[in-house]
Amino acid sequence: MVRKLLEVLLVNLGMKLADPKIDALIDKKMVNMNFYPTCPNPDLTVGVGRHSDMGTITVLLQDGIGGLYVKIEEDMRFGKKGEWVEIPPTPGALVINVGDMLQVLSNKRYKSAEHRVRTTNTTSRVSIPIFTIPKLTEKIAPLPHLVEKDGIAHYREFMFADYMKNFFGNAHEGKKSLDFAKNVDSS
Ligand SMILES: O=C(O)CCC(=O)C(=O)O
Ligand SMILES: [Fe+2]
Repeated sequence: MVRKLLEVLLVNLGMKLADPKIDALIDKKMVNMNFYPTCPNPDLTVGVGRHSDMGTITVLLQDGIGGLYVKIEEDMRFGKKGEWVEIPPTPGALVINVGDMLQVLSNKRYKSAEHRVRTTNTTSRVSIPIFTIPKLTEKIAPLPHLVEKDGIAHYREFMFADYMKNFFGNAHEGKKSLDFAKNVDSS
């Protein structure tokens, strides 16, 4: 399923289905195991602080408890003010997150999803997101034909292992993780 989704997203960016890069982008799976105990005062606790996932795509099986919020980025062209929206808890549904690598490859056409998790005072919760990540030695950069079209590369080239090291070496603060790859010329 992850391969199908990525193929659609990457072919939509002009990549060829036979491109070996697609295999390199879905090289590995990683999982987190999160346990959110019941908290008497959820407003005073952080479940998972705001962050975006570092890989290409994340799959997260939903339960009926809820607590996952996604940030709608401000975009005044479409009258959208930045706000946090709770993903409605639908048991058995899959939430798919776009990760930082898709934002880089697409030269900002796809936006990685900033999200956070709050606890509840009624039920504890376990979540096990599955992250798909590129090969550690894979060189990641905006796709060259998109850079040509846009006249700017919003991100520099880096090795995925270095991105990952930086991601886990720093406290998460929203989408700051992408600063590691930001091109100095990009706004
Ligand atoms: O618990 C959740 O719903 C999401 C957890 C998460 O965002 C993560 O582990 O990266
Ligand atoms: Fe996450």
